[in-house]
Amino acid sequence: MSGRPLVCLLTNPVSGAGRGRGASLAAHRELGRLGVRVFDATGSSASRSLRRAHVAASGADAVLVVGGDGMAHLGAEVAAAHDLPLGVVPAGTGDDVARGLGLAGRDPATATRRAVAALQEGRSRAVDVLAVEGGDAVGSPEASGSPPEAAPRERLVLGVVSAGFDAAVNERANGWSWPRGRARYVLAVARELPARRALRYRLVVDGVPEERDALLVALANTSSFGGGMRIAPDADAADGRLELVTVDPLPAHEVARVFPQVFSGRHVDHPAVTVRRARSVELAVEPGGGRRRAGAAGPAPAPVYGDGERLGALPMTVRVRPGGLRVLA
Ligand SMILES: Nc1ncnc2c1ncn2[C@@H]1O[C@H](COP(=O)(O)OP(=O)(O)OP(=O)(O)O)[C@@H](O)[C@H]1O
Repeated sequence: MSGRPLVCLLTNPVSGAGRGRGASLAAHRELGRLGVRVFDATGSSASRSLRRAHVAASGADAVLVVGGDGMAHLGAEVAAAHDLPLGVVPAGTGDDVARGLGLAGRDPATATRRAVAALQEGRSRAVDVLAVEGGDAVGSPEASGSPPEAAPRERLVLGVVSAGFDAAVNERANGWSWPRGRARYVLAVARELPARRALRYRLVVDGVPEERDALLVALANTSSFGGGMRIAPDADAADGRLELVTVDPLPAHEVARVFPQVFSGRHVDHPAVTVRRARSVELAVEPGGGRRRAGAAGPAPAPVYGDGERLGALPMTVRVRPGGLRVLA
């Protein structure tokens, strides 16, 4: 690339329990030092940032995000919509997406420098993305950045889509302002454990229907979520397939015993855990299979999370889009 590149920058001051603010300053400094032109699209919320980013990206050469999985998620949507490469400066709590893409472990200045060098040298790596469609998968207007009537029918996930136990843990953890960081997730796991409940899922895996009771269903493009929980240890974001992980119903004491093994990925050896590869998965919960709300007539919707963000509720369809995004690496 000749001349000074123009980067659409999205930062998140609240990511990484506040680490994002310092990382954003470092990225800004480094971009200035390298003579990169910057359109900082950061707004006061994710949805405002997203709206501004769509405007900024139309004339940009790349999208660069500073933050955690939520920011990588936001950046992927903008980059894919404008056919731009995505750079990630990891500054989140978990940074599972960055780790899965081989971008973690760099300080913000180094990560920024690497992304700019890749852009200037025309180096980008194609990675798969999960296109999530259906149900109210459009997510909340806050999350999608669009008013409800204009909300996109599809979300792009770089990391893991999950329903069941992990989604319930996320719901619980997101309702708390304390503790911060990874401790919040771990505490939410402990709290959710006794309440865990298997749901009856209807799946269509690469066109083949099946029904199963499961504690958790995860569709993984990269290997981990929740800050290093290697739910699908062999997931590869460049193989054109997702890893479908299901966990059969288990008693609480057995979940508590197996759960720590997810950090090493050894949980996949447990007979209740099944891992297989697929290109598309339709996922729905059996009517009446969702949690019952106190005082409500019908079951509560079964929430679904992707890249640690609430995507909506089942049913939804997840398709691998091979090489659907270019990352600056
Ligand atoms: N400009 C902003 N102002 C306030 N909140 C934002 C902004 N941009 C994004 N957010 C929200 O902040 C939340 C956390 O973002 P992010 O995922 O980057 O950090 P994290 O949760 O600390 O990291 P990780 O997801 O890797 O654990 C997300 O839900 C995102 O929607």
